[in-house]
Amino acid sequence: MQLPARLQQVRVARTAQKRRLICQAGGKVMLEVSDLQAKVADTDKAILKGVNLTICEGESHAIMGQNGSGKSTLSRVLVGDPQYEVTGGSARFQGQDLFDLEPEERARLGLFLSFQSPIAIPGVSNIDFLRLAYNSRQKALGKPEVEPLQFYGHVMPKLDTLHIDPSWLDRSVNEGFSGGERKRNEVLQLAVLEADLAILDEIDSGLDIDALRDVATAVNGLKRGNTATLMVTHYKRLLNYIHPTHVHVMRAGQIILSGGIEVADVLENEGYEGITNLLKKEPALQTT
Ligand SMILES: Nc1ncnc2c1ncn2[C@@H]1O[C@H](COP(=O)(O)OP(=O)(O)OP(=O)(O)O)[C@@H](O)[C@H]1O
Repeated sequence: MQLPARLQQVRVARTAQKRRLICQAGGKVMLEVSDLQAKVADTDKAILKGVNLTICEGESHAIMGQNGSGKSTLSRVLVGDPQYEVTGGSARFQGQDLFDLEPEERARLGLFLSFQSPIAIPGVSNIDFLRLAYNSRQKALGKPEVEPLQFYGHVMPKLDTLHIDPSWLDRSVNEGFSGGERKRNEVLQLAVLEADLAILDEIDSGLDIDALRDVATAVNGLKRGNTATLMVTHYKRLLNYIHPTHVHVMRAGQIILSGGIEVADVLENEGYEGITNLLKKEPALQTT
């Protein structure tokens, strides 16, 4: 039964209020997603069917879920991918209504998404691309833009951490890069931009063991008390490096279970059937 609109709002506000209490003492809510619904633009295909998620400063969240459960769609809707249309619910980031902002405004506000399949930009060098993005964020923060030489000083230590050869800076963005190199390049972008909330969509896919360790080390090195991470992953191995404070399971466009690393352990040992069995035994654990 459809609830009257007013009642619906109250319910959303109440659940949001309840979740806010989860924040560590003193910690600020960074992202608050309430009953988010979204469909593929210009179609009737609904994908997100009421997602609730609260991320506080200093937290690392992992979202796991079977193929097609809506994890990437959630990431893309948050950054404003025009492929999708928001049909209900809300999302606030750093106190602002996310859906009132253009994608580039969301980025300037400190939201970063590393794509599952990063695209190439022929003709634009990595260093120019990085400096442009960096200066755009500097401007938004009311800080001075940096000159090329000064920017080298900012980017060089990041290359070191990621074990990236400086020659990458002169190459066109991702052109001719292998899948794993593209992922590393994405984390370089993240490191340079120093985003507040990094959404990492399957950052571990296609990485060899050393690259996974480098990427995870770099992500861990970026953590500050007032930043947060949202990782989409299929495997616990990433979580062995980037320790999550929260692990969520997504099914059919909703987050159905939230907990700590033990949720990833159930998945690793028993698969999604283990989650279904757990929720059958303990229905109260189900979040939606
Ligand atoms: N632009 C689109 N047009 C049509 N269907 C789409 C579109 N984007 C997503 N979908 C469908 O929505 C569902 C959720 O897709 P999504 O990519 O969010 O899943 P996922 O949980 O990230 O999956 P995976 O683990 O395989 O990456 C899938 O059935 C997918 O085919």
